[in-house]
Amino acid sequence: MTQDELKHQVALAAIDYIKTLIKPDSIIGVGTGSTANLFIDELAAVKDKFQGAVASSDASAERLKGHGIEVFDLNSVDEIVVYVDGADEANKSLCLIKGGGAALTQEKIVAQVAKQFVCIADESKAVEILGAFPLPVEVIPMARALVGREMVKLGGDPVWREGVVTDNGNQIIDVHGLKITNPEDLEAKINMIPGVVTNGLFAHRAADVLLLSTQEGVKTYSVMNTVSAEGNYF
Ligand SMILES: O=C[C@H](O)[C@H](O)[C@H](O)COP(=O)(O)O
Repeated sequence: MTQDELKHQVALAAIDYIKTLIKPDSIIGVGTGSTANLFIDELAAVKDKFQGAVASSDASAERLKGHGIEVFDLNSVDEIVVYVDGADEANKSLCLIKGGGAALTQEKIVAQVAKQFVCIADESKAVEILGAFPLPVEVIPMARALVGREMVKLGGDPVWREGVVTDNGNQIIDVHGLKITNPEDLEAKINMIPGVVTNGLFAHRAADVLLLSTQEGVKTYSVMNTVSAEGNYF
């Protein structure tokens, strides 16, 4: 299977997974990126089984609306039954790096509200140690140089994602060269720097479930059970 086929396979698996959770009045959290897009397209087929969605980006909101799915403002929603989103990397504790598409801040907000966070990814995203994928950090524009210098102190090599403006009007720094052995600690340290909106480590709010698309099918990992019935991928 190609990577696109793997992504499609996991999007379908996510639909099967959420079917057991949703009710006619449910609001679903929907992520951003190429895997999330395939999930949105498949979600259209079951749109009569839930009330609507909260999106983690303008792009996802537009795609949802294009399928006739109602998009709610997060502030008007009491509960999100499940949040489904992709990732750039996932480790066996289901800590993630996200933000390759610059949507990390809104993704983290929606994930925090959701009762359950289901990460959907193809097998190329599973890693022993996070950090081969450059860690995105969303910064207030005037703080970009300051945050860059602080990233160097933390052992990283910051690169400004020039030309990219987030949905929140901010900028992105991609931090290369980090070998992230303690994601919780690094997530907190980076978020303490003035001018950082948030960073792409999802460790304090890791995924609850990882649906990992492999050539042998979709494997299900949860925090309680990183060794799935089908075998240990990590
Ligand atoms: O900002 C973007 C998100 O964190 C994406 O979920 C992440 O980059 C994975 O995207 P894709 O499914 O396209 O690999």
